[in-house]
Amino acid sequence: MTSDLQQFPQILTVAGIDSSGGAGINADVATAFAHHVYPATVVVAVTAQNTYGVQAATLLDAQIIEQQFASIADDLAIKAVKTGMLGDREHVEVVAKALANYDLGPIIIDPVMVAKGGSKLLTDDAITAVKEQLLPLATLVTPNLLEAQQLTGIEIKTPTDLVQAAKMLQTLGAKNVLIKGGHGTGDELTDYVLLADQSEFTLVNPRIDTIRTHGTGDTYAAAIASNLALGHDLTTAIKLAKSYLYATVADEIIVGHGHGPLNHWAKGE
Ligand SMILES: Nc1ncnc2c1ncn2[C@@H]1O[C@H](COP(=O)(O)OP(=O)(O)OP(=O)(O)O)[C@@H](O)[C@H]1O
Ligand SMILES: Cc1ncc(COP(=O)(O)O)c(N)n1
Repeated sequence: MTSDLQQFPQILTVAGIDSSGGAGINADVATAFAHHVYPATVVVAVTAQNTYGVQAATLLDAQIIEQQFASIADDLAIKAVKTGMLGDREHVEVVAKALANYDLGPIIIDPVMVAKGGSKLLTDDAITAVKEQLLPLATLVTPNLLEAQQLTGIEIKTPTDLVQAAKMLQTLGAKNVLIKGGHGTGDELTDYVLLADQSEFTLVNPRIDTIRTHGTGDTYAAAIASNLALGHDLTTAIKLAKSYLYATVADEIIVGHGHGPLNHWAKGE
């Protein structure tokens, strides 16, 4: 038996595979490697997609998803877990049950609903399951503005609405909340963070003039999970993740013809 002290930092991503390599599990694995963290994966969905959009998606059977969790829990020493595309109500329920069953460290829920190209990655009837079964397990939930609106029913137009939505997400059970501002308007993008102790902070960055933002949400959450696995506290993990993400968008690479992937070889400040 290898002692826990000798284990290399490991995270688990529970999400969908992106055939074009830019989002989902592919982005999470690239992000973990860039952080010198080892990524394990529970595949929930396989997608046929490229930088133009999602052409097809298949959800795997519940049984093989449960078996992937069991195999990983039997052997690896996962220090943080993140979820991404879960597809539908049944799969949200299967994943919530597994997350409650195994000790995988802090749980980051990225409530992925719609891809950059507009395709739905979560059915409408799954939103209640996300609220009732996943949010109560969340160490951190990382919705974008549209997802925060869907989960809370609050239309976010002002900074006060944003704070209200974050508080509502805590009422629904998430301990800490990060509402991402990538879908905001204007030259500056603002992410809002409300921590469990009710302290708050914002992360503001200039909008980079690019369409190559495929996988930004996945990369952000995977970088936070990686930083937690490395031993950083949550605030530091979020701030380091944001600066990693910014570098991957700023130093663009050309892959595909639409919403291209991020540059995981980018060097930050
Ligand atoms: N053009 C951009 N320039 C700089 N930062 C960006 C840009 N687009 C997105 N980001 C950053 O990426 C992060 C994720 O933003 P967004 O709100 O788009 O999340 P998301 O919709 O979950 O992402 P995804 O669509 O990949 O799932 C935010 O911190 C946002 O500021
Ligand atoms: C398998 C999978 N997971 C998540 C996303 C969201 O990423 P984006 O909003 O950048 O398209 C995606 N497109 N595909």
